[in-house]
Amino acid sequence: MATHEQLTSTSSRSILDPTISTEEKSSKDAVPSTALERKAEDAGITTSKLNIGTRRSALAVIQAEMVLKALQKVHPEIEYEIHAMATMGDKNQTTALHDFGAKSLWTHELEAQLLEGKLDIIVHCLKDMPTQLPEKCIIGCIMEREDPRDAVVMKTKSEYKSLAELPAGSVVGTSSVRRSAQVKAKYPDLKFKDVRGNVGTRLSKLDAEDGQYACLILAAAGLLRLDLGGRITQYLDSKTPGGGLLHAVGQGALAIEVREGDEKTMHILSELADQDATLAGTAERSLMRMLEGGCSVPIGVETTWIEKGKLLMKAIVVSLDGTESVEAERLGEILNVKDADELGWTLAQDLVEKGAAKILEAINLNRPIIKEGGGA
Ligand SMILES: NCc1[nH]cc(CCC(=O)O)c1CC(=O)O
Repeated sequence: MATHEQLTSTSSRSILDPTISTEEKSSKDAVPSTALERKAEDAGITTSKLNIGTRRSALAVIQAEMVLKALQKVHPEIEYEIHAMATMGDKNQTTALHDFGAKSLWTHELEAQLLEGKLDIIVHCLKDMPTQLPEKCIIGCIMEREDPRDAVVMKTKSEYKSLAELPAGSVVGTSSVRRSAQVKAKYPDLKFKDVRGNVGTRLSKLDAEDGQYACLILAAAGLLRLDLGGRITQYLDSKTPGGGLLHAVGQGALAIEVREGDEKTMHILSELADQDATLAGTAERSLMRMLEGGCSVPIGVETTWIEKGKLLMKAIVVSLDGTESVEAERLGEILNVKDADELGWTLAQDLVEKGAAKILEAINLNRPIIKEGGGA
């Protein structure tokens, strides 16, 4: 099996890499187009290749490798190649991200390559996917979920472990309004400051000698996949003593995007799908779709399988300053995607009836905002 190094070096020579010359692109190493492969198949040549697209961050590449390994296990006869691309979102860490239109800036370039047939699948964090995908692009599968909770990472050598221990005025690093608004409501003495960049960049900002942050709040899943689980000092959820928070829609789950109608790839992906993660993810995205009205809103969720087929779903909508919030929960019998969709939709209705509309309206008037940093 290829090592991390080999995979990464292959991906750096991808035809998708805009920095390499045309000459190089047409060399024998160039990736054959899907159309060419089909011709090969028609001719009875059994080469079959699956091109995997991902963003270029360390976490994104590790995630693509996880998918590659899972695919290799079920289809060892297929050849796989990872193509890691810098997206608009990666290139614009500082500009006003909202000018590009919410989440799609992390996915647009990859989707263009998918539709052209240069990629067959794109590996995403479900959390970073817009609720409305571009035409002809669909989610092919949602894989087994990693821990969906948020986690606290203290500055190295800190004497503290939890948010409750931090002295008044300590600065918590997060660019997510969902996180800061929920935490602010429970720990009014803490301060919040934006922190941008990939997980690695954020951690180095945290640990810098002259750094201003006491801790960061990050998704546990990303840290665990990067083998940085050891840095987690506290997990946050609805049951955290002193007050935790509800995680982002889709957090912790990987989703694979495919071209609509690409039955061959869909068939391959069906073996990677996880039923529980698919249904919980569907319910969470249905709730978000109902509430966002085209805008990014701080919504937290928590979905727990109480027993097989019984999903408990909690949700919160918070005002930007954390002073107002509306919470609701529902237990649903969820046996299929339709049930999951309905649970999310109904819980969204509950939130609106409890007054979420007022918070959402204020946020819509206050546009633009960014929901999550997106910088996995
Ligand atoms: N905001 C970016 C992002 N998108 C997905 C993850 C984590 C991995 C996941 O949710 O699957 C992260 C990092 C973070 O929020 O700490």
